[in-house]
Amino acid sequence: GKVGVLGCPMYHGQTKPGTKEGPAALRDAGLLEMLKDQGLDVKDFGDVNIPCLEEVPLSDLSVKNPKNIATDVHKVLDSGRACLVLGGDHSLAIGSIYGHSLAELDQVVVWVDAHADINTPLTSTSGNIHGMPLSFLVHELQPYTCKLPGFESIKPCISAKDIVYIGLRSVDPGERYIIEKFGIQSFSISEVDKLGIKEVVEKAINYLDPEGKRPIHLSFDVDALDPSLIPCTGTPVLGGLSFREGNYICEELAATGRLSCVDIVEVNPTLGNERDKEITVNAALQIITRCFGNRRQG
Ligand SMILES: N[C@](CCCC[B-](O)(O)O)(CCN1CCC(O)CC1)C(=O)O
Ligand SMILES: [Mn+2]
Ligand SMILES: [Mn+2]
Ligand SMILES: [Mn+2]
Repeated sequence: GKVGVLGCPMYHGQTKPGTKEGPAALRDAGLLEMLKDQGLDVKDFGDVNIPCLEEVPLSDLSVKNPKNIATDVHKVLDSGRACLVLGGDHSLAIGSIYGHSLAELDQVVVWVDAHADINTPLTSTSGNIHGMPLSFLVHELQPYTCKLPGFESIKPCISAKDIVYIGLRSVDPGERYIIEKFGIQSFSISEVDKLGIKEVVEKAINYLDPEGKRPIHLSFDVDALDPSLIPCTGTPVLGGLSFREGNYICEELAATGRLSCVDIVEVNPTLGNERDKEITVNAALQIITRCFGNRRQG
């Protein structure tokens, strides 16, 4: 398979700037070599240009970031490669999912996360954009939200029925209301406990794409995994997916042959000591290799 790797050192979506070190930490740990060693044709597209806060007034901030990200993701996909986006905080998904829609109109989204990330600027209690990305993208939400200055270039491009959550365990009241109102399919950690990961993944894929022909966008927030596996992330929540569950999800999505774009977000190497960083980066690298065909069975 052919993979294009895009670094996206985004940190403006939340208050801990260390997520801008995420792409470098994953590359420095040998990500590209690992992917080549499993037989992939890998091309590194470098990092998206994320202007630092001081350079641009807040209002321009987002118009540059999601647009740059969307443009770059579109370019990778149009080159005939699957796109691997290395975060950076989860606000980058505004650009990656929009960019995916420019290359493929009928994508479905698997959102693996402890959080729903679907607050609108009006329902958010933190004001952090990494808690809002889906609200900029979902058609049905537009009458209920407001456009932030600079987000004009991002158009909603997915329907509520094209999203499935796996791993939820920290959902705000406004998000719960939105999920219920628009009937967004979600498998929280309770469902993972109840059904087991095999049935969750089966149901998720069959719900999104029963005919098995639509391109899949996996937006994988590493905080979906248990904090013991990912000590270096900004919003940890106890009782997360096991390492085996995380690997299983990615193996099964890869096995569809339709995994078109993968975001790996919220790695913040500056949170924790050297050992914590090693644990976090190694777990993230393993998850990434499963997205592109490397299976535990060999
Ligand atoms: N829902 C949160 C967390 C978003 C996490 C984003 B990520 O990309 O990492 O998934 C949390 C809101 N938070 C809930 C508990 C309150 O005590 C404080 C505010 C928010 O800030 O909107
Ligand atoms: Mn195109
Ligand atoms: Mn999260
Ligand atoms: Mn997230």
